[in-house]
Order: sequence, then structure tokens, then C-alpha cells
Amino acid sequence: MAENQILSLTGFSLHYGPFQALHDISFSIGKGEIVALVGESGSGKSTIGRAINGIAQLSRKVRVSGEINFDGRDMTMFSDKDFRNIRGRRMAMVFQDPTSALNPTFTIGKHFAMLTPNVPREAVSGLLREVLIEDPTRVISSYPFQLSGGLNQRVTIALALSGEPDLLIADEPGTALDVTVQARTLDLMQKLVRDRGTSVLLISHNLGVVRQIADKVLVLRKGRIVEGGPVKSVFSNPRHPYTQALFAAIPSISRKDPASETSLGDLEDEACYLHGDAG
Ligand SMILES: Nc1ncnc2c1ncn2[C@@H]1O[C@H](COP(=O)(O)OP(=O)(O)OP(=O)(O)O)[C@@H](O)[C@H]1O
Repeated sequence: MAENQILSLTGFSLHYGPFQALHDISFSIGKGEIVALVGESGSGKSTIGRAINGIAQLSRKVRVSGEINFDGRDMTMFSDKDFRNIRGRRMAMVFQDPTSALNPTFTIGKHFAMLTPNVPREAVSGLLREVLIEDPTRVISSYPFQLSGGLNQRVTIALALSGEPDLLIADEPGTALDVTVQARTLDLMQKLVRDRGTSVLLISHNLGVVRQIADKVLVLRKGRIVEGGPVKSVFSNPRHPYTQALFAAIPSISRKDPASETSLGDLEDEACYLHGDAG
């Protein structure tokens, strides 16, 4: 694995029982790079995120082959204990529904204390302020149900970043939230990871957001990568008919003319719509 990479998958395949969900997946993420994974529902995006995190392999029905290399170590050889040692620390995950990632019986402060026991309370407050939480003392002593969805999502981002991970896997972050809150959350996440040099695998349906914040994009279809490259070139010149169809399926484009080909201007409109309301 090249020195400037944090993660690389080589010929990685995954079966759920008899069903092959991933076929021969190969890609890499550079240090500090944001790589987006796009594709229709069921194409295998979450499965890739869950396999990198080791969660998918917890099921005895799951079989994997090929290689996942994280910072020089082949994770396909990892035991669950090995995964537990890096999860939340070297590698963290942010999910689409913040409440599912938080334990309803724990205060926010306890979540931080359990994940990063050595991080002092002042540092936790500082981190919460960084995710634009104005009143960290109140939030630290609150339970998730006492906070709004947007606040909980920002708490999960702060939690994910508290262990100073090298890699953040963001699986449709904020999709369960209002569209403006989602856009604001993603803007914030992008700023924080850029400041820290954290690498990100961003799983998203939202091509406007992907175009706005990712460096590279991989297009997944039925468990195979059909196209990938720098965001600029894939968006300006989508080669695969599936990528062209995905772009054409963006609502603002199909509203204008369902038969028309995708144009960059339309994608910009979509991105502006999402971010313009974000304040
Ligand atoms: N635990 C599982 N057991 C069996 N099949 C599964 C399991 N999880 C996912 N699959 C199947 O694997 C394929 C890929 O699913 P996955 O959730 O990774 O897709 P996705 O692209 O993330 O979809 P979405 O955008 O809807 O989240 C789908 O056909 C799905 O039905």
C-alpha cells in the first residue's frame, strides 16, 4: 500500500449466505481525502462501509475474500477483538439516524466518557462548541431524547471525531433529518475533517452534496464499481450509462425535462438548493 494511503480494498468480495453483494471491489483512500460512494439503493454502499468497519463480518452468514488494508494491515485477517480495538478510535462511523447511534439510557457526557475516557470534560466541551453547540454544559448532561435530531447528529460527529480517527465512515449522515439541517451538518463535517486531515468514506445518495464536498467519487452498481475518479471529471464527463442515468435521476433535473441529458448547470442548481437554505 502506498505511503500516502490510509485504506485500500483489493479484489474485495462479500457474500451474504448464497447472495454475492460485492464483486471484486478495488479502490483506495488517500490521507486527508474525502471519497464518496454513490449508487442506487441496494447497490452495496452500506455493505462496503460495514465491511471496512468489521460489522458485516459479525454475522456467521457473511463470507469475504480479497483484501482490506488499513494503514498497512490486512483487516480481512482481523478478529472481532482487533476490530473493536480500532473502532471508534482509529476508525469511526457516523450513521444516517443519529438516535440509533446513541444509547437512550446514557447522557451525552457518558457517551464521551465511555468512548474516550482520557479526554477531559473541557476538551469535550470544546469539541461540542466546534460542532456549533452553544451550550455544551447542558448538552453533556442531557439524554439524547432531550435534544433535537440536528443536535444529536452534531453530537455523533463530535463523538466520532473525539477519538481523532484516521478514517471516518459517514453513511448517509443526516438523511433522517430535515434537508437544511442535513446540508448544514455535512458542511460542518467537511470543515472539521479538512482541519484535522481526517480521511473520509462518504456514502451518499445526494449527488449535489457529493459534488460539493468529495475529492473522488466511486459509482457502485449491483455490487460492482462501474466508474470512479476525481469528482470534477466524473461529474463533467460521466462515461458509464448507469452514472449518466443516476445523474439524470436528480429531482431538479428530471423535473425540468425527464428526457434531457444531465448538465453541470443542473447539478450546480441542486447543490445550491441544498446549501443555499443552510444558512
Ligand atoms: N444482512 C443482510 N443479509 C442479506 N442480504 C443483505 C444484508 N444486508 C444487505 N443485503 C443485501 O445486499 C445488497 C446491498 O445492500 P446495501 O444495504 O449494502 O445497499 P445500499 O447501496 O447501501 O442501499 P441503501 O442505499 O438502500 O442503503 C442488497 O441487495 C441487500 O438486500
